[in-house]
Amino acid sequence: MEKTSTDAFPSIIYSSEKQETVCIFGTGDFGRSLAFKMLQCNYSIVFGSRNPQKSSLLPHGAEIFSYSEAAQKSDIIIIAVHREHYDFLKELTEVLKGKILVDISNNLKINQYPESNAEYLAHLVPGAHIVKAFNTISAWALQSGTLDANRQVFVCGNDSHAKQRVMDIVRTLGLTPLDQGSLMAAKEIENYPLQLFPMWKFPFYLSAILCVFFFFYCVIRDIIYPYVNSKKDITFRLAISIPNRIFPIAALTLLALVYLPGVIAAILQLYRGTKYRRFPDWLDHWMLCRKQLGLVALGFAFLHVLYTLVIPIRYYVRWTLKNRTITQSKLGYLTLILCTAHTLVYGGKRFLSPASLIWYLPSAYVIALIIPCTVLVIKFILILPCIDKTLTRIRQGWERNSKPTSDGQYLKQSSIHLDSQL
Ligand SMILES: Cc1cc2nc3c(=O)[nH]c(=O)nc-3n(C[C@H](O)[C@H](O)[C@H](O)COP(=O)(O)OP(=O)(O)OC[C@H]3O[C@@H](n4cnc5c(N)ncnc54)[C@H](O)[C@@H]3O)c2cc1C
Ligand SMILES: NC(=O)C1=CN([C@@H]2O[C@H](COP(=O)(O)OP(=O)(O)OC[C@H]3O[C@@H](n4cnc5c(N)ncnc54)[C@H](OP(=O)(O)O)[C@@H]3O)[C@@H](O)[C@H]2O)C=CC1
Ligand code: HEM
Ligand SMILES: [Fe+3]
Repeated sequence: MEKTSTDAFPSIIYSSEKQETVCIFGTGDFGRSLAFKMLQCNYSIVFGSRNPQKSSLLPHGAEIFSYSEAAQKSDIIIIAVHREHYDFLKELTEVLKGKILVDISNNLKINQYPESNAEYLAHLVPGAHIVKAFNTISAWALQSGTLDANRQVFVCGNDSHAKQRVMDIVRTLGLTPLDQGSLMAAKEIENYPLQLFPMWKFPFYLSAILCVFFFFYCVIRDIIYPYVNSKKDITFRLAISIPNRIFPIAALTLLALVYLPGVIAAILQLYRGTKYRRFPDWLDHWMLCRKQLGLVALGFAFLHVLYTLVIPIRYYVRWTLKNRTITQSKLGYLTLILCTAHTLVYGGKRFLSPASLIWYLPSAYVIALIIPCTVLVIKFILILPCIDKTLTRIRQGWERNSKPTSDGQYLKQSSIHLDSQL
């Protein structure tokens, strides 16, 4: 049992091999954290520093030299210095010629400088190969080993050999490199860490809109209609019954919206036949805020469960027990399927029957099912072996146009078909 478990973690095997020597400029938080992590993976680390004698708290096993001495000891140099202090690199142009410089820097504001930090570095040290990487990883996460939630490292650069070497390091550290193309992508990559708040903005406004819409929808169906029709005053429903209708609907819709961009991404990749073309901005942005959408969905689901258990249990008690185990397990397609199924079962026979239409309005949950069912149907099509195979190849870097095959031709047609279905 123990023996097979190592096979599941190739990074453990990698790390038992002796790796190359890598130079890190700067002995600040990030430089030290990265060195710590790289030493664990058996790299040899040499630091370059302004004060090689004074530097303290260095991870055990790392050597330290002046900047120019350190640079001579490795052909990969990670620049863990703030952009504002890059000037000294100009004097090292001779030593740095032909070397790979990894720019990991971030700024404090979006579009703080006209050109990205990496392009600025390329301008300062024209003879070196610049690669942008690691900037979305925090020093804290590197050192504490809490990277599980965020294993992706965006990498870009003009020299493909240099980029490949950096991506190898990323992989050896147990992280996932995402090739974002040429150095022109650096600006966008540098903006990612600063978009933390904007990433919450979209889920926040979206849930507000959903809540308001379904609130009025339910008020019309459940309160105004009975009042107009039979003069029944059931405004008390505003307190629990209506919120407990809005919360699960918002949860289900948001949950579906977590998976919708992945499905759109897959269709786009199939259609284009490559993963090396940039997604439109809206999709990119949506991909990035999936985690936030998921958390908001979880919040609403939690409120729904809370409300359901707080009001007298006059509904299907069996559901309580059955679903509780589900919400605790992984928030994935399984949850989406189960929540959709739960809503379908709840709808039961009344689903779309003319009797449930009020002023031509179907029950709110029927509307809430549109997006989840669409996502599930497309997802189901995408995991059909013939389509999944091509998608997997595309995601592994295969390009349809560079190697046209009869298989590719077939897919071109079927993906156009899929696109029009959406
Ligand atoms: C912020 C951001 C920007 C992106 N920009 C672009 C872009 O500009 N252009 C572009 O083409 N792509 C882009 N991608 C897409 C990226 O290359 C992946 O293809 C995509 O993220 C995978 O979709 P997902 O995140 O929904 O995957 P998941 O939900 O992880 O996977 C969806 C399904 O695909 C399968 N799968 C995913 N990856 C692989 C793989 N490598 N091999 C085999 N099966 C796999 C999974 O098993 C799963 O069944 C971007 C991704 C992100 C997060
Ligand atoms: N901290 C983090 O979580 C993250 C940081 N980054 C990026 O990493 C880089 C380094 O950040 P961080 O380690 O936090 O910063 P620190 O301020 O902790 O360290 C910066 C280091 O740069 C070196 N340096 C070289 N020239 C100068 C100078 N003129 N003035 C001051 N310092 C100089 C110093 O090392 P020495 O004294 O040895 O010369 C110093 O320790 C930045 O570009 C940052 O954007 C990116 C992602 C996350
Ligand atoms: C412990 C977990 C859960 C329990 C006990 C539960 C129970 C219930 C009950 C009793 C109803 C009927 C409500 C009514 O008659 O007004 C209901 C409706 C619904 N539930 Fe859940 N549920 C759970 C989890 C979830 C989750 C995780 C989701 C989706 C994210 C979800 C989505 C829905 C939807 C969309 C409806 C229909 C709302 C309506 O139109 O009234 N439920 N649930
Ligand atoms: Fe967003």
